[in-house]
Amino acid sequence: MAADPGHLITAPAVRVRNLHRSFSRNGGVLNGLDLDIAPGEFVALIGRSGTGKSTLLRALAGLDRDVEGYGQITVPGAVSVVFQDSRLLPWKRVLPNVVFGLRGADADRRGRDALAEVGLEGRERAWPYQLSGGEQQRVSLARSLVREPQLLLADEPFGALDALTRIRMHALLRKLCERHRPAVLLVTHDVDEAIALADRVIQLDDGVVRTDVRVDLTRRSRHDPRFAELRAFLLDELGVTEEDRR
Ligand SMILES: Nc1ncnc2c1ncn2[C@@H]1O[C@H](COP(=O)(O)OP(=O)(O)OP(=O)(O)O)[C@@H](O)[C@H]1O
Repeated sequence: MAADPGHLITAPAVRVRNLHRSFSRNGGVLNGLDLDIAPGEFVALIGRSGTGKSTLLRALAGLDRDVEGYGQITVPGAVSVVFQDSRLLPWKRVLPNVVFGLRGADADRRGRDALAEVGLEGRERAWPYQLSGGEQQRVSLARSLVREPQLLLADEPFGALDALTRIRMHALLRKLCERHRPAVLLVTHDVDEAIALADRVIQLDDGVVRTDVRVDLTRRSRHDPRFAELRAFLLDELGVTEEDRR
């Protein structure tokens, strides 16, 4: 069948309808959740602890088989996932980790290119234990991007990094996303990180999307006055009091 270009332009990278998920001990974790993410759109997902952010991500990644039959999830393209820990195979060097499972004669070349893109040229033969936490996350990003995903899922990928490394990783992730244009769903606890990176921030509460705001900064900078407004609004939505913020 010939591809319908109109369809390809408008089809979302993710469509979730009426998604439910519960675990026996806790009532419903996801309670009829709806979500669309457009191709190339960067969405940050925030919400109090235990509101189902990771549960949603696992469902979208196809890692939760039991979620089937509880709603509709449509993810038409390839999906890559980045976790808080890099999950590199310790018995493989960096390049084989990046291209693990990849087919094709040019896999190694693509892996090398991906490593160069994340600033790790020359480290192809290093072992994971020889890399810093930030470098390991760079490898993890390279491993994701080399698969050219239409959807990149990231579950607090910078949560274990120090503040300075985080800022560097933010810049790197933005650059990579601008170049490769995957749709992104990034789980984060850090409202500033959400605003600094995303086109849209959604907040999960009671297993549904409670807040959905566009990050309408005129320039992507913490000095944009809109940054502070969005920050105050989102912290309010999360129930963080004025006193807590001091
Ligand atoms: N496999 C599982 N078995 C039983 N309960 C689970 C399972 N996975 C998640 N849960 C429960 O579902 C709820 C939501 O968990 P989830 O990890 O999705 O929350 P979260 O919003 O990502 O939290 P956090 O911000 O703390 O990482 C929690 O109460 C958790 O205990």
